[in-house]
Amino acid sequence: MEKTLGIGLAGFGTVGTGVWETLERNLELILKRTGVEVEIKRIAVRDPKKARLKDVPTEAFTTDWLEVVNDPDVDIVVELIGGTTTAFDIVASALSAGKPVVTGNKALLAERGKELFSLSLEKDTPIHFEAAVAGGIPIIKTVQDSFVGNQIESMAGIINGTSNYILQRMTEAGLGYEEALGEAQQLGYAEADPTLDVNGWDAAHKAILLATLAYGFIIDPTKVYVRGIERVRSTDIEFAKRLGFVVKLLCVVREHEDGTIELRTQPSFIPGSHVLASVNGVFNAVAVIGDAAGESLFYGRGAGKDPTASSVVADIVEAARSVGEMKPGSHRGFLPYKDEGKIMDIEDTQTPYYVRFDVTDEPGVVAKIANELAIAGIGIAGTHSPVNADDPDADFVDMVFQLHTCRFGLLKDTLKKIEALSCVNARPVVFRIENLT
Ligand SMILES: NC(=O)C1=CN([C@@H]2O[C@H](COP(=O)(O)OP(=O)(O)OC[C@H]3O[C@@H](n4cnc5c(N)ncnc54)[C@H](OP(=O)(O)O)[C@@H]3O)[C@@H](O)[C@H]2O)C=CC1
Ligand SMILES: N[C@@H](CC=O)C(=O)O
Ligand code: NA
Repeated sequence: MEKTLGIGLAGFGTVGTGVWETLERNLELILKRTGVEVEIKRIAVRDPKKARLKDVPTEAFTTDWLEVVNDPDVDIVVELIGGTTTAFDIVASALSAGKPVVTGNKALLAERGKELFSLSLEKDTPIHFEAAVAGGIPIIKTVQDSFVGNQIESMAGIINGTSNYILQRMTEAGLGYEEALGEAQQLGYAEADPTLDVNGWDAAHKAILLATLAYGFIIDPTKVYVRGIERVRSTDIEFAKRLGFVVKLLCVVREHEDGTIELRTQPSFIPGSHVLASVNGVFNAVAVIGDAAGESLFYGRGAGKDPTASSVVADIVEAARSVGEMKPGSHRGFLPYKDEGKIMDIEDTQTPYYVRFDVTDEPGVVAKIANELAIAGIGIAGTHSPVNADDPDADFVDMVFQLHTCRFGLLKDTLKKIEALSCVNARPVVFRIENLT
């Protein structure tokens, strides 16, 4: 590499700081391994008064991201501010200026990827986004490059570190939900808006990107089924354990024979014996089944400063390798290759289920619920009254039904009827029971 390439960072929070530190530590090693030499030239932040790393020269900072993108010394723009508005402008401006982009922003690419990938194609300038899915696990490179000779049959993943961390702390340390979330924020795992972590959307954004990589078309997020961990209670976690399962926020991506793609994110019961069951805390894992490779599992830290920086730095090196060498149509970033594809209607998906009902403690409740299920033709694998069943003073109890495989649409319609029963006090809580291979 003839010249040192200039890096412009937009964002110097958890991940941006990690990128600075990782480059400082390993720059020599990267140079020896790849011949690539980079230097961070400008950094955009929001609050100029915040205390920063001492060794970063103050003149590198600006509050105007345009100064970063337009700086003639900046060859590669790294977007690490998050969100889908200013981040969009930064990425679009960089691409328009012919500067390769590195980003960890899954929300941006899942929500506005159509515009950005089309600009990437038009400007023949790549967007690299390894950090956007599963933090430090090189899953983007795997699906995009290493599995290029495979038809991807399915991917099942635990890909939100924050919710996985919360579930574990609730299970093992008996922490309340808010306390566990506070810890995840403290550790730098959570999004600036942690709602996205707990309502399933952060994981869903990542699953959308994985599906786009695997099947080649841009996915409309409104077509994707997403549920988070907000309604998971320790009752469910304990109950899953009794039945030989663990509760995880699971993303499932699967191609069906008719070419439709099943794509969903929800809290699920997965068999305790499956390898994904032991993925705990901030760790993520993605099980990929390719027609040639068979099943492979990718495991590692899904969030946090250093693991995420690891992926950003790898992308910076990848981007640096292409600067100055690009010919039209030759960039090595991802581009969608199909105009359209079909996401399977969630109502047509089928699994067994665990459903928890909050019911009034009165005779005949089980029979009334069972009757509605029987009318719908939904088989019952078991019924249980897991908590406060022994409390003689309790007016309300949790009643759990394990159900055999049926269409989700049928279950939904039937649950609406059950919810209307006077003995049922709240919207039933549904977990998929995943038959993972
Ligand atoms: N944290 C993690 O584990 C992971 C995060 N990511 C993604 O990486 C991105 C960054 O996350 P993270 O580092 O945690 O976020 P932080 O909230 O820690 O940092 C955000 C940074 O962006 C700066 N910023 C925000 N808005 C602007 C603006 N309008 N102009 C200039 N600077 C701005 C902030 O400035 P200031 O410092 O002044 O507040 C801060 O430095 C997000 O897209 C996130 O989804 C991906 C994988 C893992
Ligand atoms: N908030 C995210 C960060 C990484 O993408 C998570 O918790 O997984
Ligand atoms: Na990754």
